[in-house]
Amino acid sequence: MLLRARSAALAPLLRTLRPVPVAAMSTGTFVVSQPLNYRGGARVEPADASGTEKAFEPATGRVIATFTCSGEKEVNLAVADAKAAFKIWRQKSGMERCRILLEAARIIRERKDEIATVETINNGKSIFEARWDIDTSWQCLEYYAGLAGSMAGEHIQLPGGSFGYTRREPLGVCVGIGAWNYPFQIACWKSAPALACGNAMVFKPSPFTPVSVLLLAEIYTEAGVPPGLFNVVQGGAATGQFLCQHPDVAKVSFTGSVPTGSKIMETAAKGIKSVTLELGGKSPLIIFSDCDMENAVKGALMANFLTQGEVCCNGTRVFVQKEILDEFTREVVKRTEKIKIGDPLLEDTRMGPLINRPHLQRVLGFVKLAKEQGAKVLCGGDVHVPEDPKLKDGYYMRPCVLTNCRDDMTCVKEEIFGPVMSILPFDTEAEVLERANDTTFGLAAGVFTRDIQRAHRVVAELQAGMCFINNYNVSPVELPFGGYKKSGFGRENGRVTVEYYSQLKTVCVEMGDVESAF
Ligand SMILES: NC(=O)c1ccc[n+]([C@@H]2O[C@H](COP(=O)([O-])OP(=O)(O)OC[C@H]3O[C@@H](n4cnc5c(N)ncnc54)[C@H](O)[C@@H]3O)[C@@H](O)[C@H]2O)c1
Ligand SMILES: NCCCC=O
Repeated sequence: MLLRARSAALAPLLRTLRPVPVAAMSTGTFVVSQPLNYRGGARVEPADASGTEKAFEPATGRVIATFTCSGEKEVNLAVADAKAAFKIWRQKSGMERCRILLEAARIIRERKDEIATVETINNGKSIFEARWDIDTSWQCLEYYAGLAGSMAGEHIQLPGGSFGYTRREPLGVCVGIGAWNYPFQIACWKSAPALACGNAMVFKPSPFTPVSVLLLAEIYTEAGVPPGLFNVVQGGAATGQFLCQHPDVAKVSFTGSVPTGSKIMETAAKGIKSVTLELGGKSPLIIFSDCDMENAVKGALMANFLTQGEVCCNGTRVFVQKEILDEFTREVVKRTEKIKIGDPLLEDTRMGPLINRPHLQRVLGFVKLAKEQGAKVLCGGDVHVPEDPKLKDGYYMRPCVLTNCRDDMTCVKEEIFGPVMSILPFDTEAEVLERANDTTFGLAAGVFTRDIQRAHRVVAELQAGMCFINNYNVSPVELPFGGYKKSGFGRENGRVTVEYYSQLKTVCVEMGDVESAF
């Protein structure tokens, strides 16, 4: 297993197979020296290269890993290994797969702090929040372990004693391609249903966050999955394309941006591969004047500032009914200003650095443009320099609340993927529904109201795959998650996801003689 991070004093640990104690991991010290590809049940250096990448610690701007992006040869080896492991895994009963997934869930739970720490170091989100991510990760494994034993087809009676039945069968080798905002969680949300259904998976994380998925690969091996069943290849677009075009890959499950999703769909179409696309969003959050103000304010912060605002389903267009606009805005600003920004490994930090410098500059650029287009910055929207000198090269900004916004402004139309909330006043339910749906995205939406009839009436009209009533950005793994419109299709989590990782075989059984037309 693991993370051999560390300072020179801990260098010997790098060469052992023991996990580094969490207490020994602090901001500014972690380095990864082991290979970051995983194939055949072990870490390996890739057989060939399509370039090299560096991974950073956003809190300090330090390089924590330099790694080789996998070329076509390595991708072929990973897929071949997965194909071989699939032959073993598909023969196992659902209950056998269940036991192994439960064991993997148990190990993740046991190592939660260590995994969360690695996630925080490589992604920048606060350790407080990273622990939530790891909870939704092991819960996902538990959930699909529970379903594995009950996957079944149907028995259908036909005339004359003949009958038919259906078998739910795995697809084969599935590819998972992940974004950088929830590296470990995304890998679990894809691999747990894939493996539960009897598939193998080759996973490619974002080159910005290559580290934590290795822990998952090692945990699967420790829990008893056959070597090769879950492999990791590292790299960017080129490696991703080798995976998507591979003839032995049956399915691609992708999480990332709309433009990349479109390319992946195009490549997969050439091979008639099934695709799940979990893409971006620009979701509306509607606050009616009869809401519980305290909950609505908390909900708006949850909808905008988790993981530094780098969350696909964020409710960044906050529509507030005019009667409560001033009070709501005042409360939101007051609480936003209190968010503790800084070293993400400290227990009381609630906002860490953004993922990298170019992304920080991009988000700040959105704020600048918003001002030019007439928005007013009520708080934040500028660079934050923490007092701790070791954090001076990190990518911090203060969370931003914008008012005076119009629906045609760039900050209201485009996904910013940073801590920037736009507040938009509205008068009536009909008006706000029209405006909320006026977007090419359709990932999520939220409504705060005490009127339960209105809440259900409004969500029934919202064009979004994931709707929240009187809360926002909670992620129970029992509930399907995914988008409408350009936010993608297919679902993760929930029972329905079994359908995205399996196929149905129909068997028609004749009990009499063949009635021939010839
Ligand atoms: N809907 C969801 O569940 C969800 C979750 C997280 C993030 N996102 C979205 O992800 C985006 C941010 O993530 P990102 O910047 O990593 O996205 P991205 O599209 O740049 O990259 C995502 C992944 O695709 C890979 N990739 C890039 N080009 C590729 C290609 N041509 N073929 C195959 N793979 C390729 C990248 O290396 C990375 O692993 C945002 O738009 C966000 O909303 C969506
Ligand atoms: N917790 C789920 C968030 C996924 C989107 O970025």
